[in-house]
Amino acid sequence: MSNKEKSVHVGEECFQQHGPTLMFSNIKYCIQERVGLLCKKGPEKVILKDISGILKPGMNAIMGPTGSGKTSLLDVIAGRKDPAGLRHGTVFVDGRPVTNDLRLTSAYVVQDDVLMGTLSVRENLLFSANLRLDPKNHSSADKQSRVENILEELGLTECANTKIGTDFIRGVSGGERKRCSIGMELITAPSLLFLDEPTTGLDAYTANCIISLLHKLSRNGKTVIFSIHQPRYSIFEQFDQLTLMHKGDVVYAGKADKALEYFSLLGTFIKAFNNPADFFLDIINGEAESTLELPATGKPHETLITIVVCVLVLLELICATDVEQVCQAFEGGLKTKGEKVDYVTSFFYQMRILSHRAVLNLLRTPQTSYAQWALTVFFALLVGLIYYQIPLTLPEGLQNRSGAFFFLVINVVFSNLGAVELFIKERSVFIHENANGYYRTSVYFLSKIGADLLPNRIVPNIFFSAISYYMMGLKPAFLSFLCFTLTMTLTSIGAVSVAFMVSATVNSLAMANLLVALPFVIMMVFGGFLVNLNNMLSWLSWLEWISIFKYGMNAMFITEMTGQLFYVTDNITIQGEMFLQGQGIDYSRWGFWQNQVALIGISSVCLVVAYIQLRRIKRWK
Ligand SMILES: Nc1ncnc2c1ncn2[C@@H]1O[C@H](COP(=O)(O)OP(=O)(O)OP(=O)(O)O)[C@@H](O)[C@H]1O
Repeated sequence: MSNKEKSVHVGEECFQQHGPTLMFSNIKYCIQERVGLLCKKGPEKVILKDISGILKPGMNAIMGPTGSGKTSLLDVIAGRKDPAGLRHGTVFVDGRPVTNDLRLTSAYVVQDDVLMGTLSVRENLLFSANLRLDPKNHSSADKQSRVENILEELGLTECANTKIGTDFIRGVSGGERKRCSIGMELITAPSLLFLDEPTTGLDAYTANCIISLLHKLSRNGKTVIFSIHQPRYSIFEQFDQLTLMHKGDVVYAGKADKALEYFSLLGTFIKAFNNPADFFLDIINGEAESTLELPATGKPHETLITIVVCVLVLLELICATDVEQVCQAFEGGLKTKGEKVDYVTSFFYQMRILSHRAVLNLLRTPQTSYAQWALTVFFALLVGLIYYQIPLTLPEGLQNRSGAFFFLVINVVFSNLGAVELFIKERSVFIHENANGYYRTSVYFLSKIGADLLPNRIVPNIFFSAISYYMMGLKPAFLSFLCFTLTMTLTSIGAVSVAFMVSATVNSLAMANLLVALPFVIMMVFGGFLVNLNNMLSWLSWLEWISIFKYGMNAMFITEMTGQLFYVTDNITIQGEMFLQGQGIDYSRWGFWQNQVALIGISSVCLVVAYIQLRRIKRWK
């Protein structure tokens, strides 16, 4: 019988399977504070002060008042915190030093559930299974059955087909959401489960249900480690190990049911009917009646705790591994920076799963698309009615065509302002999933762009062009219509690419709206149609070369004016080319195509920058 299959008794609790033991030793973590408007580097703030401890199979709670460093400790030992702040310290799992692998093989449930609101509970779990289980070892049927088992285990069967919920869709309850988040992480059958404040925001009953669920998991081969604020007694009594924190220090690390004894030895006694969890926090906050002095760096009993913990760490290490392994372990440590993430699924497989989710998302939140389509039809009819059947007589023939093209380009460019939310709305979901090895950044980027460009930009533009072109009575040749539609579509893609670039760069929608309007206005002013750049602002005339407006309008003029005759009187006509010459527009074949190439160039540069910015988003906490 293997170690895992044995029923192991720890204290009075029956463990069906043993989870791993996690040890951390001498962890010092600092953050660089920023001061002033220019965010100059300020003094370094120590948020974890040389702390050590052992987290054993079972339920391990990290408790402490707000700002005491619970989440920071959890993040450091789970490998989620920026390694730049780690001054020294080591983390071992079953005697082996932690590497980037831990991040991918353990599970971390974040405080704010990051789930796709438009998908049902089952679909979210299946998404996780599809991307995190190796298709070589797990067939579709395997994945399905694992999802069903988890639904059953977490008591989610009844709401399996209910959507998680968005601003537009009423979804599952808070407790069900949390259980779904836990389920997303249990898909890979991790033996280490980290949870950041799993009960925050839940009512007392639901919080108890979540902790009972974690307790059940901890008896089946999972070591559950979580930070928690101020649990009620029925929750507290389910803890096996307790780590109490105060200002970045560990003030108690040991069995939860021995903590009262420990503090009574130090001269603090709990009052009758008081909840031990409240009592500990009162001690830490200095509100309990006691003779106890809490540890601060250098105080005697902190040193004692550290020594005891270090001895325990060494003992556990020596029991678990041989001496050589221990030495290697100490050399390893938490240096995870720069290690490459290996994905279990291929690029194309990820692309299929993500595109499927993006399409589902689009279909299930049609409000934005409806609005986009309604506006498209409205503006097409509006411009068609204002410039209905433009005559070929002068001067109105020229004046109305210039006005119509300017109106069209403005409408096409500014209707893309809404695209700035593309990478902002789902940023937390992307960061969580990408950091947990669900998919590559490139796959996410391409699937999002693809799912947006085709239904929201390209197809509506073709409709817009068809309605407005024939209502305005422009050149009837079908080829001219195709050139016009191509120009409109590429102008739209150019503008939306600028919006995507901004969207991937900033994380606030208000900021993004400001930043995207600015280049659009600059491009409009310096497009060469509103300001004569030869006479005024000539030192800024280079800006016309990056103006989407300039290329869009030039291409439209070339399409419409070449081969067109305008009537001054019934007998006197002027060729459209004369107008183009007057404007300095090259109306040769290449002259037309160079505008399209420039629009494609602007779009490509913006999309490449957007992708780079997406890659640069910090995954660390
Ligand atoms: N990335 C960071 N940048 C700036 N300060 C940070 C950062 N991470 C942690 N801190 C600071 O470190 C201290 C500990 O933070 P941490 O979130 O770990 O505490 P906590 O005990 O989990 O608090 P809470 O219960 O309120 O979540 C706080 O003072 C916090 O402001």
